[in-house]
This record gives sequence, structure tokens and C-alpha cells, in this order.
Amino acid sequence: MSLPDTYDGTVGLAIIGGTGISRLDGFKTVASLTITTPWGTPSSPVVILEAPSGAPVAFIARHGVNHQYTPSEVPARANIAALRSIGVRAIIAFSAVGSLREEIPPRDFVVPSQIIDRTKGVRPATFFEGGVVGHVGFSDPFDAQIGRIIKSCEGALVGGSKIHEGKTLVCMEGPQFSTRAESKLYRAWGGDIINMSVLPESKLAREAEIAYAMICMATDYDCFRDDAPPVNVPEVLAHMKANATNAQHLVGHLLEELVKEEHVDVLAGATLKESAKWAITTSPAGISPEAKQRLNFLFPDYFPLD
Ligand SMILES: CSC[C@H]1O[C@H](OP(=O)(O)O)[C@H](O)[C@@H]1O
Ligand SMILES: Nc1ncnc2[nH]cnc12
Repeated sequence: MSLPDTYDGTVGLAIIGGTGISRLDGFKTVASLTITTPWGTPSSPVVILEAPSGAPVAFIARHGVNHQYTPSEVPARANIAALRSIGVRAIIAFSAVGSLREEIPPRDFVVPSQIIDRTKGVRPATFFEGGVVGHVGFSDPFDAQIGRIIKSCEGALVGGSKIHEGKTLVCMEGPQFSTRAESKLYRAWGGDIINMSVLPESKLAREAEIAYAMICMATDYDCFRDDAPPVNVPEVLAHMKANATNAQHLVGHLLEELVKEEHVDVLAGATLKESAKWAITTSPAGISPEAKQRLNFLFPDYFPLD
């Protein structure tokens, strides 16, 4: 039976699935939305699921349902804009990562607190361009409160997997993995884990006033260990199979926890409310009509159409 392609309610929370998580099982699926944004179409339909509490949750497969977009090709602006347009104010993103530390073995999870940007400027990375200029703060890229809630659900993980906190995530361009020299350099810089996906996704979420946290799932030791074979896709996918099962357990607990009354501000993105409005430096009269049209899609309250 095909799913409805409209959903009337507001959806406050979204999950972005990465490698090995192209759908979320175990929840009632209530709609599958095809959303067109001024930045194109998202990497997958926006699927609306129902949490056990009945609260709606949106889901997007970052690399597409068949994993057809490379990390550099992911239409991150369309993904984030589509989520914002249905009311999303909090995102929990999943990512398969390499570990740069012995103490983070494959199958452990990490909630990072910092990012080192090693992308190469080839990914469109802002909503504020082409007739409008804006600068949002990004000193602390992840939502700490959501991070704490994720950590509080650690008991949901099976097989002895742990959740590490306060770690630094290196984001590289890819799609090729790092050289050994790069892997060692990132360790010397203080990098703890590495992926190809957190940027620009997290920056765009910040611009769109959406609280963002990432659940990183270790799949390999990258290639800093001279005594071990370097990261390779079969290794990543083998660990991702176990990680995906654990992610499913974690999401079940998280959704129950997040909908509690005490977390209502988190799901409302309260800490970022109106931040974009104050980040824009172009004088209102100077914003081009095309830019205004695009901003209206994200922020209809601040940028109504004349
Ligand atoms: C298949 S290994 C490299 C690939 O895995 C991660 O993807 P995602 O973050 O979407 O789980 C990493 O960022 C790379 O894109
Ligand atoms: N070693 C690695 N480097 C970059 N992205 C990854 N994703 C999973 N493992 C990775």
C-alpha cells in the first residue's frame, strides 16, 4: 500500500541516517513526503514515522535510499531546508566513523563536541549567499543538551558498546580514505574520530536554527596503526551491521526520552530561536528579491513575501 504524500501536523524532530541506516525499522510509517526546496530535492523522500508516544519524527537517508550520493554530493541544503519547512527544530544525525584512538574500538558510539574541517570547499555550505549575507556562530557545533540525553540512553546498547562524549570529529572530503600520514596528523591535532559527513550538514542546521547532535558509530581504526590493515569498505560494513542494530535500540529509547515534558525546549530548538534573524548583515532593503524568496522558504516569519 502506498503511503500518503502529505502530513498535516508539525514535525519537531528529525533523524538523518547515514551509511548502513537508510531506513528506520520498528516504527509506524505514516507518510512519505517529496519536498522541493529552492536548493533542490532532498537525498531521499522525507519519511514521517510515529514514535511510541505518537509524536511524529522525520527521517532522511543522507546518501539516498540506495546509497547513491557520495559524501561530497549529498544535497545537504535541500535536506536541511526540507526538514525546516515541516517544522523540524532538532536533528539527531547518525554517521559511520573511523576511530583515531585505541580507546574507541569499532562498535563503540561517540557523541562528539567539536569538529575539525578538512573538506575542500567543493560542497555548497551556506543558505546565506546570492543576495544576502549572514554569519552564524559555530564555536560549539553540537547541541550539548541532546548529547547528554543520548549519553543517558547508553544502557540501550548491547554487546558491551559504550558511548564516548566530548570528542573531536575530523571531517574529510573523501571519497578516498586518508593516508597514514594524515591519520597520524589528525591524532596530533587532537582528532578522535573521522568521517566525511558532518559538514556542511551541521553548519546548515545551525543556520536554519535547528539544534543538531551526531551519533557517531565507530567502524574501523582508520589507518594510524602501522601494525594493522588500513580501513576498507568490507570492514566498515561488517561493523555497521552490528552498529545498525544497536542504533535501532538507541533510537527506541531516545524517542521515549526526548518526548518527556522536561525536554520540550530541546525539541523546540529553544537555544537557537531567532538566531538567524540576527545573523543577517545585509540591510533589509538590500536583500535581492531572489534571496528573499529563498529566505521565505526557511524563515517565513521573518521574511514574508510582499
Ligand atoms: C562507507 S565508509 C565512508 C562513509 O561512511 C560515513 O558515512 P555516513 O556519515 O553517512 O555514515 C562517512 O562519513 C563516509 O561518508
Ligand atoms: N576511516 C574513515 N575515514 C573517513 N570516514 C569514515 N567513515 C567510516 N570510517 C571512516
